[in-house]
Amino acid sequence: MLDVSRSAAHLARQGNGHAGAAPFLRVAGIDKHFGSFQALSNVTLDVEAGEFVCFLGPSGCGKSTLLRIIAGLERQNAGTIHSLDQDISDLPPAQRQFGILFQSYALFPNLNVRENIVYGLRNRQLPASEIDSRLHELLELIDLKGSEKKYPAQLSGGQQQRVALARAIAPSPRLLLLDEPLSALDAKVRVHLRQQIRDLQRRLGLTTIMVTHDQEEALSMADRVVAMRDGEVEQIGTPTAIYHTPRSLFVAGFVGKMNIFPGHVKAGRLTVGSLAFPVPAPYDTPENQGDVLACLRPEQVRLCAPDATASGEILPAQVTHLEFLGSFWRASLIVPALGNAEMSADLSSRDMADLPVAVGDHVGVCLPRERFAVFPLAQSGQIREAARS
Ligand SMILES: Nc1ncnc2c1ncn2[C@@H]1O[C@H](COP(=O)(O)OP(=O)(O)OP(=O)(O)O)[C@@H](O)[C@H]1O
Repeated sequence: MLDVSRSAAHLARQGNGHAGAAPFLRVAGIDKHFGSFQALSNVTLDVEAGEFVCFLGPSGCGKSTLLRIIAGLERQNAGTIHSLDQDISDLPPAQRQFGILFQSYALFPNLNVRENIVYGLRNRQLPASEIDSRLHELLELIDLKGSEKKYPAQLSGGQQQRVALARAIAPSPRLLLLDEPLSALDAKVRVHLRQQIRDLQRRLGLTTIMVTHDQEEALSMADRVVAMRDGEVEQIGTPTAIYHTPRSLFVAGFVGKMNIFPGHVKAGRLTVGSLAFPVPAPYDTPENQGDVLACLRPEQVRLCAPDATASGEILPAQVTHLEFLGSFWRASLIVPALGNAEMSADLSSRDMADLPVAVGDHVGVCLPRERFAVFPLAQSGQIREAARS
């Protein structure tokens, strides 16, 4: 087995085994400016051993700068970086022993697959037999056995990126840093490689940080997502927490579509149109008082026959537009009880088979109260910001 696996398992025990033990990586209070431009402000986060963490955010929010600071390729203006108990804030990149993979494959075109992969081992003075066994193990891991004599030009983009990945992990890095490694690839290859990288990372237990601006990539790959905006950390959480309980309207809009209604909170109750119910957790905070924005994802909206509206829980609505999006349908609805606000409902093929709807149909809509996210009215500009990203 590769050293990387042994060391990661060892680190995982160190990182998770003792209560109160230092995390594998602790980034604390990082500031970075380029001239008068503040690229990062007080960025603080922990990464545990064996974790896959994604930095997610729009172009220019500082993801790559933060990754480069962690790698030691860029110097922070303030703040510290610790790995376990060691302060690595001022260590040069080579001494951090981190593997880095960038968007462009950056393979040496004049070296074959074998030479590219073992390039990172050149200073290790390893016996040829050990280099060979490591090479074959890596080729198996990236599913490119038998390709060692090929040159980069003879490989597809996805294969080249897998070779670059093998080259990055060949020297058994303590931490793998991936900067948009999939963005140069076409959509199908990207999805396939996404899974391969994740499988490989899990198998090796290799602590990994990946930068991406693609929310689907981050949500599908990460153990935890660090959502960033304008050089600051907006939220850190599991993909499900980021998606279902976003902490700001920016995060809510960046990771998926939201229906947004004007609402009002008084004495712990949220009023949206003719609906009134207790503010759902975790949004029952002191900031959510008075005028607010009440948000619900389109896939949370349920449609039913119009005669069900008599129950009071279900609101009458009319379908104004219907769009087929392959794996689901998106219906636009007008709901008089919500002040004739237009809203979207995403319907699976099964939903459509159970209750076929057409433009102009009168239907009932059910809005699950516990699924509403609530934000202060002052955040209303963030939805445009997230949509522009
Ligand atoms: N060397 C530099 N000199 C001046 N400004 C820089 C430098 N590097 C980055 N910046 C600026 O800092 C901000 C953050 O850049 P960074 O590359 O970290 O963003 P990002 O979130 O990774 O975006 P992208 O996804 O487009 O790469 C940007 O506004 C960028 O123009």
